[in-house]
Amino acid sequence: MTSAVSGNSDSVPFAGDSRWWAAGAQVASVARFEQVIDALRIVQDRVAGANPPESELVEVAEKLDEVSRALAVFQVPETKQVVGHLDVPGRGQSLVPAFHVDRADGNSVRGRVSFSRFYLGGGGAAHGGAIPLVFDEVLGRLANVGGRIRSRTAYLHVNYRAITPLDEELTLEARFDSEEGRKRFLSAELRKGDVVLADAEGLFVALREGQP
Ligand SMILES: CCCCC/C=C\C/C=C\C/C=C\C/C=C\CCCC(=O)SCCNC(=O)CCNC(=O)[C@H](O)C(C)(C)COP(=O)(O)OP(=O)(O)OC[C@H]1O[C@@H](n2cnc3c(N)ncnc32)[C@H](O)[C@@H]1OP(=O)(O)O
Repeated sequence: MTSAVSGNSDSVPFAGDSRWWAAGAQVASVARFEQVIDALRIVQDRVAGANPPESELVEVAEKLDEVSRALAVFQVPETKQVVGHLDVPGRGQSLVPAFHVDRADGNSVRGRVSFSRFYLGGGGAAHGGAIPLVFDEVLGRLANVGGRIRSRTAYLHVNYRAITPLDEELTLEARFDSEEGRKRFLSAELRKGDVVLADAEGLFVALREGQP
């Protein structure tokens, strides 16, 4: 039996409108899909951190090849895509570290995120591009919740205040600051305890009818 990808959105605070462009998407099992994404995230981490002998590399490459061949026949257009549209932390996609919501309303959100080995930049710090990914994800969702017309990021300004460590639970707080016509101004901070690691300001512009 299949179900709509966002079927449990009412029970998920800050579910966002991740169903916009996948309104017709059905998934065989949300739990199984989540299991696949969790496994994929672990593979990303293990590959990033591994240095195995050649024999092992050959075997791993073959296994990964087998997985991609298995999925090749089930490719669907964007309107039916499941990844990015599930009402689970991280929306079922492995590009962005999963954001776990603790508190949310239409104007603010607070939650937790951690950067695993896959997101290593260097010297034990998260990659400087991984941090804006999380800000864009959280601010982008907040900009669009509550039945607002969907918007796109026009700019995202990030200040790196201190290095962001891997494998630690960090908090992220974001708010919808103001609105001027189609322009929405939002801001956020990423913290470890009381220490601000990075902060961001973003402009999100509401899309006109038919605008991609
Ligand atoms: C989320 C959006 C949709 C994507 C959804 C996709 C799938 C859905 C699935 C899941 C969604 C769930 C969660 C979402 C999670 C993350 C979403 C993150 C969102 C993104 O990651 S999305 C990708 C990156 N994003 C782009 O790909 C934008 C490319 N770009 C454009 O599409 C246009 O550029 C646009 C639309 C931004 C504006 O274009 P436009 O023609 O509609 O409007 P215009 O230019 O007239 O600007 C109107 C007023 O904004 C001012 N303004 C504009 N840009 C400015 C700037 N940079 N600095 C200062 N002011 C600026 C003007 O000065 C004017 O101001 P004023 O009215 O006062 O004169």
